[in-house]
Amino acid sequence: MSTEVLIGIVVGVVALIILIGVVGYVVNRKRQISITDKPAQMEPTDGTVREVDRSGGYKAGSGFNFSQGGGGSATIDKPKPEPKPEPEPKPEPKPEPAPTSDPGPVAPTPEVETGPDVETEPEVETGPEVETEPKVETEPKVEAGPDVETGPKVETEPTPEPESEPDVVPEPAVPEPAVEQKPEPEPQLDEIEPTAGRLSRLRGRLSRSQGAIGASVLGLLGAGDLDEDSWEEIEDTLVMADLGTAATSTVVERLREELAAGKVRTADDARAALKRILVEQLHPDLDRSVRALPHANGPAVVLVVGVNGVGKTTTTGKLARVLVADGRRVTLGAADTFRAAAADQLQTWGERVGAGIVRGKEGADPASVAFDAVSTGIDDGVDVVLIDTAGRLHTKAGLMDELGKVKRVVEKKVEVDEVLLVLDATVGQNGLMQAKVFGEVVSLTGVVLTKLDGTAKGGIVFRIQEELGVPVKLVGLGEGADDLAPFEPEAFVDALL
Ligand SMILES: Nc1nc2c(ncn2[C@@H]2O[C@H](COP(=O)(O)OP(=O)(O)OP(=O)(O)O)[C@@H](O)[C@H]2O)c(=O)[nH]1
Repeated sequence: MSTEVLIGIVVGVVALIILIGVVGYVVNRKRQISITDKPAQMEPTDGTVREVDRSGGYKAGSGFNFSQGGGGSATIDKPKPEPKPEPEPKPEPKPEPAPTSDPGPVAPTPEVETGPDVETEPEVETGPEVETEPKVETEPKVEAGPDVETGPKVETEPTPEPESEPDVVPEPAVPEPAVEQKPEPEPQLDEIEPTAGRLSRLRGRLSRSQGAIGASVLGLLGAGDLDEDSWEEIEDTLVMADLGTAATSTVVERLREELAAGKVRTADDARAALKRILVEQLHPDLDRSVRALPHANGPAVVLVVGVNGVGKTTTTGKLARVLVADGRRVTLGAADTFRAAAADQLQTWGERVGAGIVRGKEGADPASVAFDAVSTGIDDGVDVVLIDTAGRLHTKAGLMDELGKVKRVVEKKVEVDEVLLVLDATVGQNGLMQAKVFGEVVSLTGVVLTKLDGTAKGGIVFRIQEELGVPVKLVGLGEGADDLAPFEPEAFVDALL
């Protein structure tokens, strides 16, 4: 009995082992088949999905995610990611973590953020070749920043600091000390000159342009009957003053009409006609208000951009003064981290009027400094945050991309109300080239034309507006702290004539 039972048990166990082995083999095979089947099912779905399959590999993953981020224009892109859930089982095991663990989890973030990015990217396409690469790099950083609020690179900086453990407190170390210095300089606050009527008060600063445009043209017009040589001379004068050919032709044509109609008989008539025509050319109806008033839920943000040495920092400081004089609380963001002196310079401007400043370490990521400045401005409840950016060659795609990043990062936090391009009036045609390139990277809302006091080419104002369609909002008329004036077409033309 017991032997038979024992034999029966042994046989049963052996049979069971064989059965398990067979089942295991079959299951294992099925697994292998199912893996190959999934891609096979994905492929037929549509061409795009094929790429999803490849995303198991390095290229497809970044490619697929890229097209989603780049084409962020909403609904069309969102349906694409939905098929992802199917392949998910694959990525989970290993594929995704291996190449880039970020893309997986970060994927949803870019989708939301891509909205703004998409708009800027096409614009930035100016330097198609290399640009795509920097974008890939910047976007992940940007995305990580705002979420955790550590910002793009600020993250990395704060991290090492705590590691050094003991001493100084980590992150806010950079911005806060600067802001804390407010109390001391307060007693030395400057007295700011009245902001009203500045352009009229500073009209003398336009004397060089006045001589080149007003005096010359009026002299010719007042000479009586004008022959073709005289008209040509008027034309040359206006072109020399940088009005540009289009504005010059219009002005000369209109003057001819007025004279032919017998409307100009005296020197005063000539002056009045010229003034009227020039003012028309300056599009007096354009909105030239600087969007620097706070919103219900936060400060206004003004970004100041331009190439090296045009007067960005000076203009930012001058603008802060004007705002403070208008009763506004201002925070300055020293996002020019390439030149330490620029941050010092801006800090001095701030201290003179009691404006706080947020600055980063030299060489820090400008976008993170800008982001911190806006965050601080919000926390402090200020009315406006003015961000001074580093001068950059408009011909350097990488630097320009970085500027685009500054704007995008700030926009994670709050809307950028104004992007002011600072142009040096003395550089003429090159200024227009700069403006066009900057406009492609960060859509400009206004131009500040500096150093008009040092040039006879004030006619550049006409040309900038004509060719860019962006209004000149402010003009720099000297190195003095209050030598910034709002641009008013009538007062400007008055100063020229
Ligand atoms: N005459 C005159 N000089 C000006 C005006 N605005 C700025 N400047 C001078 O231009 C020089 C450069 O000014 P910054 O403000 O340092 O120029 P920036 O664009 O910030 O320069 P980077 O930081 O190197 O990019 C300074 O000497 C200013 O005093 C102006 O309207 N008229």
